[in-house]
Amino acid sequence: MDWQISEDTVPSAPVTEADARSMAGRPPATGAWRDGDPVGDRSFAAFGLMRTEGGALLPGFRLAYESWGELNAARDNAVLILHALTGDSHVRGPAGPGHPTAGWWDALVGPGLAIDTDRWFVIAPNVLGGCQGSTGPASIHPDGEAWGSRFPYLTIRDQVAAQVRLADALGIDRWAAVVGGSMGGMHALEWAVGTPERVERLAILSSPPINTADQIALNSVQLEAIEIDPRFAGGEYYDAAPGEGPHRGLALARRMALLNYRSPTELNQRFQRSWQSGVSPLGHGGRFAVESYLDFHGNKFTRRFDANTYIRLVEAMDSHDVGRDRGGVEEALARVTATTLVLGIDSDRLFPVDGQHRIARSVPNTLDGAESVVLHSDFGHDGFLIETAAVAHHLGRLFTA
Ligand SMILES: CC(=O)SCCNC(=O)CCNC(=O)[C@H](O)C(C)(C)COP(=O)(O)OP(=O)(O)OC[C@H]1O[C@@H](n2cnc3c(N)ncnc32)[C@H](O)[C@@H]1OP(=O)(O)O
Ligand SMILES: N[C@@H](CCO)C(=O)O
Repeated sequence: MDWQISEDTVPSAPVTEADARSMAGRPPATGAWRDGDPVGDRSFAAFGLMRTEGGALLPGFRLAYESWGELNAARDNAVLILHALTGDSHVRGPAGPGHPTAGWWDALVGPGLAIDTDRWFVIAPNVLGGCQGSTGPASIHPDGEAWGSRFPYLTIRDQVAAQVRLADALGIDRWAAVVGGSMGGMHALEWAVGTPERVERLAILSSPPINTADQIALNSVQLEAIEIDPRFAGGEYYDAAPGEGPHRGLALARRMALLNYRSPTELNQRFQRSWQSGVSPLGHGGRFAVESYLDFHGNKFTRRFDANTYIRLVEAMDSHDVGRDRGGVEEALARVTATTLVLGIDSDRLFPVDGQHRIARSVPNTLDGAESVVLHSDFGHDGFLIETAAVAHHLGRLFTA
C-alpha cells in the first residue's frame, strides 16, 4: 500500500496560549486548520507522488477524513459523503476544538437518521486542495514554506483521483453510496462516471453536470475580489501578522457567493428594508440589516477559510465538465450504473434545476425517471443544507432502494 497514517501527518502539539489566534484575539493571516491545532475528530491518510491532470507534480499529499459507524466484514456498507465548496469532513458533531463549525449534516447522518450510521460506515474526506486538514495551499511545501500560490491548479477529477486513493487504502472497492451536494455533487458525479463499477448508489444534490459560463462568471468576480486585496500579496501572505491576511478580499468574495446561495424571496422576506441597530441608512450612517448580515457572514468566513484555498477550489469547480474528453455530457452520464437520486431546489440561482434535470435525463437508472426531484424552498442553493427533513426523505428512498 502506498499510504500510512504516520506520525508525521498527525499533529502532536495541542493549540497553546501562544497560538497566534488567541494571542492577538484577531483572526490569523489564514483561516486554515494548521498542524498544531487540535485534531478533533479527524483521521489522516498520507500518500505519495501525484501528477495532476495539468501535469503538475505534488510530491505527496494527505487527506483528512472523518468516519462514523463500522465497516462490515463484507466491506459493502461504506458510504462516501462529499462536501460543498467551503465544507469539510465534519459532517456530524459539534463545533469545538479543531472544528470551526458544527456538523453540516448533523440532522441527516447518525444513528437512526436518513444515513443511518448503525447500518452504514460513513467516510467524509476534506477535499484535496482544502484547508481543513487535507493538503492544500496553506500546507507546508517540502522547502518549509507554505505552498501558497505555488500549489498546483486542480480539477474536480484530480480531487476524485485523490479520493480513489483513499478508498483503495481503506480497502473499499465499491461504495454502497456516494453522496454529494454542490461541489461535492461534482465529485460524486465524477466517481459514478469515471468508475461506475465502484458506485452502487449515487445522490447528486444541487449540483450541475458542467459549470456553465454563468457560473464561471459569478466565480470570476469573487476571485478578482480576493486577488485585488493588497494583503493577498500574490498569494504569499502566510507570514502576515494576525489579522493582516487578505480578509477583506475573502470576505467580499464570500458576500458575493452568499447572494447566490440564498434567494431573493428569502432575503426580501427576512430583512425587508429594515435598519441594523435602528440607525437609519438613509444618509445617517446606518446600514440596512441585510448589509450587516452579509458583512457578518463575510467576516465569519475569514476565520475558518484560506484565500488561496478558495481560489484553487473555485478553479476546480470551473473545470467541471463531466463530458470533457468523454464525447460530451450525455454520453458521459450514460456510463453511470448506480441507482441515482438527483435533487434540486426550485429557488437555486447558483445551480438552477435545469442542470439537475439534464443529469436525470441521461443517467440510466434514476429513482424518478428523466426528471430531477425539485424541492420547493425559499432557501435557494443552501436548501440542500437547510431543508433537512425533505432531503432526508429522498435520501431515505435511495438508501432503501
Ligand atoms: C457542505 C457545506 O456546505 S458545509 C458549509 C456550510 N455552509 C456554510 O457554512 C455557509 C455559511 N452558512 C450559511 O449559509 C448558513 O449558516 C447555513 C446554510 C449553514 C445555515 O443557515 P441558517 O441557519 O439559516 O443561518 P443564517 O444564514 O441565517 O445565519 C445565521 C447567522 O447570521 C447572523 N445574522 C442574522 N441576521 C444578521 C444581521 N442583520 N446582522 C448580522 N448578523 C446577522 C445570526 O446572528 C447568525 O449568527 P451565528 O452564525 O453566529 O449563529
Ligand atoms: N453554503 C455552501 C454553498 C456552496 O455549496 C458552502 O459554503 O459550501
